[in-house]
Amino acid sequence: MSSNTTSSVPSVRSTVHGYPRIGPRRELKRAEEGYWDGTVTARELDAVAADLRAGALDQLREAGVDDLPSNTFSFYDGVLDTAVLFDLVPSRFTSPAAAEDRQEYLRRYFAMARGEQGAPPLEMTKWFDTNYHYLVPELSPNVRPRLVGDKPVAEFREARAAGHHTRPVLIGPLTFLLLSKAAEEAPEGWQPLELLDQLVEAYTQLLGDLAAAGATEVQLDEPILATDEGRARSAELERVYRNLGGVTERPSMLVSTYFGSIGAEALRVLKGSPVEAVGLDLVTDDEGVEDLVKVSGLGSTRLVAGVVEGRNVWRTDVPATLARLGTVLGLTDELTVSTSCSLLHVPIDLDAENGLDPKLRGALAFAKQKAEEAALLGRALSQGTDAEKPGDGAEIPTFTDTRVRARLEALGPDATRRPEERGTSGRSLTTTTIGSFPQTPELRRARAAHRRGELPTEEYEALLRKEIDRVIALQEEIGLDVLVHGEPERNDMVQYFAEQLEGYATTQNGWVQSYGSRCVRPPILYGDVSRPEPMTVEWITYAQSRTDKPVKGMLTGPVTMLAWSFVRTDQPLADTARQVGLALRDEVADLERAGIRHIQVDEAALRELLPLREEQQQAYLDWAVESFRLATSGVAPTTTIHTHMCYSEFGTVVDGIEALDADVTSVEAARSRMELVRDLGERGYRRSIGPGVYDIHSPRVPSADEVEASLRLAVDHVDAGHLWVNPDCGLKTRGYTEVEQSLRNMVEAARRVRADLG
Ligand SMILES: CN1c2c(nc(N)[nH]c2=O)NC[C@@H]1CNc1ccc(C(=O)N[C@@H](CCC(=O)N[C@@H](CCC(=O)N[C@@H](CCC(=O)O)C(=O)O)C(=O)O)C(=O)O)cc1
Ligand SMILES: N[C@@H](CCS)C(=O)O
Ligand SMILES: [Zn+2]
Repeated sequence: MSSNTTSSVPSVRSTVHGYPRIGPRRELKRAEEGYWDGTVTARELDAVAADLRAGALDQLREAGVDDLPSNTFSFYDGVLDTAVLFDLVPSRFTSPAAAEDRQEYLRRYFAMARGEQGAPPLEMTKWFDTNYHYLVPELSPNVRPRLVGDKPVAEFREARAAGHHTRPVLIGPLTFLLLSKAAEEAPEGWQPLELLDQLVEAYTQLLGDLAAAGATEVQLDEPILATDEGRARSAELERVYRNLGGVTERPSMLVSTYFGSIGAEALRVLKGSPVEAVGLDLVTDDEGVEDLVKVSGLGSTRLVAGVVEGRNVWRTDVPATLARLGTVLGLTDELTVSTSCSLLHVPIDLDAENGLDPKLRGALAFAKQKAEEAALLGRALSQGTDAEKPGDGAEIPTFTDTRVRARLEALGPDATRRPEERGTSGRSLTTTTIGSFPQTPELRRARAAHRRGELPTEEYEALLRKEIDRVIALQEEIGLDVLVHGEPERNDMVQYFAEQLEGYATTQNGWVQSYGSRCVRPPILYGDVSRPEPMTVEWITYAQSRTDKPVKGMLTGPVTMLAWSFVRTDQPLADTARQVGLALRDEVADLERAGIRHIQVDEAALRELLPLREEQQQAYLDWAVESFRLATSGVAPTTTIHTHMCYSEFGTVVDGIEALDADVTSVEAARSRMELVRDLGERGYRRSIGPGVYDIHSPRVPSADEVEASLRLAVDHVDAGHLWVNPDCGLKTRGYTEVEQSLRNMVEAARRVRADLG
């Protein structure tokens, strides 16, 4: 971009929507887990948290970002923090705000996130279409939103004491309520949105407190506006921001939206409201700029342009983005350059990675580098200088494999079709598990030692075989029907495969928060994908050699391999999914050739990757289904294909589940009271279903009676010959003691119900 174009712009600022909170070395995880097991004190935990907040602000300042966000830290999750802040605490917990000391405050806070004796935790679900989980507030007419905490104010003050004047980030009232659910005690038909006016009242008080503390700008995140549900709420949107705008002493308001465009109607509402700035995601889809044109620009409302991709790891094409921003400049009087969403979804620092191929590395940017990009773009626009940076303008390299492309082209339509008639298990209420058994600290330690070269491969593998022996023996003793090897060799169900596939790179330290203290290292899918050699056959056949019962092979499906990775953007996702499907097809064939008769291809993320807007959903389901079928349709009719999906809310993907044409589908149902089973039963679903009969996300051991009750509910809807019995997800995060007892109760419950069937 020439300096002429930009010199007329008085001031362009830079910011980011949010920053990772886990710490460069997952300090938060270690401190929290230590706190939970009693080795770290509340004071020590608070000190770690304060250091992390300070470190994040220092990094942003060093990156050259003009406007720094605060209140982006959380001990567990920002939605939970908002519920606690406004005293929206279900009656089975005691409000943290009323705690007499810090220790007690933290105990109550973590009880809501993780549960405690007699009080199951808040439900956890995916944050829009990301792999981050938030806690779902439970609301009813019995709660009254009122400001009872001061976290945003305290973190603003803390930052100021360190010399940073920050912009506190809050979840907006509309998003908060539309993401909440009605508590069980709420009357039929009651909706959380009925609390809107009361909640806005509480927000007005918070805005006043922030202003009194010296805050001059506040960010209210309203990503719900990128969904169909949010887009239908213009009237409420108008009311919320008119009311908040009426507060006399308040900071200026930035309403920030992300994960897609919000449509011209919402934009018009925001433009006409007292809101001083609007944040738009100009990366996820192309409609944002069109919407701006439709509303004839934002005029005096500042545009916070999300042009640096916040949830993928590719570096920004600076010249192309400057050109794009040049167009946007005509549509607003004041501009801030930002990320498309919070940087929570990417690893912190590319400089902490040393094992990456330099060619790939040059194409990447993590959170710190993305902050630098936002700052650079802001400076380039406001100073009118050409942005000079090594590699700028250079193409992101492509990695093409002509063999993969030729193989895909040669496939005929039969490659995604299985014969209608299949073998059946021949048993009612067949019992199984989802795949993983507990990942013990010994296993993790051994894997870490092996990775560092301190434990020879032979010894590491001997340990894995010992673990498989233990898992097989335990399952036989408990009396399960279809066994698993327990996945002890896997660090993660996506990363493990990515490490073995061509076209994928993995990181040493690229951690991203998944929920609470749990993190994942999403691999980077940068090129054409293929499988140089078998990935799981050795472990599965070893497990099969230890038992006469069938052992299920265990793979991660194409959609999940994409959803939980950072994926190339130079071709449609559908094409990338087909390549992964083909690689998995080879693995499935090898497993079958090795005598494995049950093969599970997990599609845990099928629902998660569903586009937020209905108009894009069918196209997604088409390619998702096709890639799964490509992976699984090469087998004999006598081989049983399983799939597994976690998380409820399957309503929108039920057609997709059916179209996968798996012989057995296991799903989460324990927390959603078998609703999917009822739906599938009513539709005359022809294949088998394994509704999760207990919730593995909690350490609670279910009694045989309660599992039996769930199973009786299920047999009312589905023929028992088509019903499988399993927990609702893998057991890797649990301990052996609880797993053993839970599985015993599950098998006992199946035996009782089977006996009654005659
Ligand atoms: C099913 N889920 C998954 C999602 N996404 C994935 N990519 N994978 C998933 O399984 N999304 C939805 C859900 C989210 N659920 C979970 C559940 C559990 C975790 C989890 O436990 N994460 C672990 C890290 C897992 C891992 O990568 N382990 C590695 C490395 C272990 C490690 O930290 N080693 C230490 C040394 C260990 C020692 O000395 O004791 C080190 O390297 O410093 C492994 O096992 O090898 C976590 O710790 O948070 C995530 C999502
Ligand atoms: N097979 C995996 C699926 C988790 S979603 C497991 O059991 O952990
Ligand atoms: Zn699962």
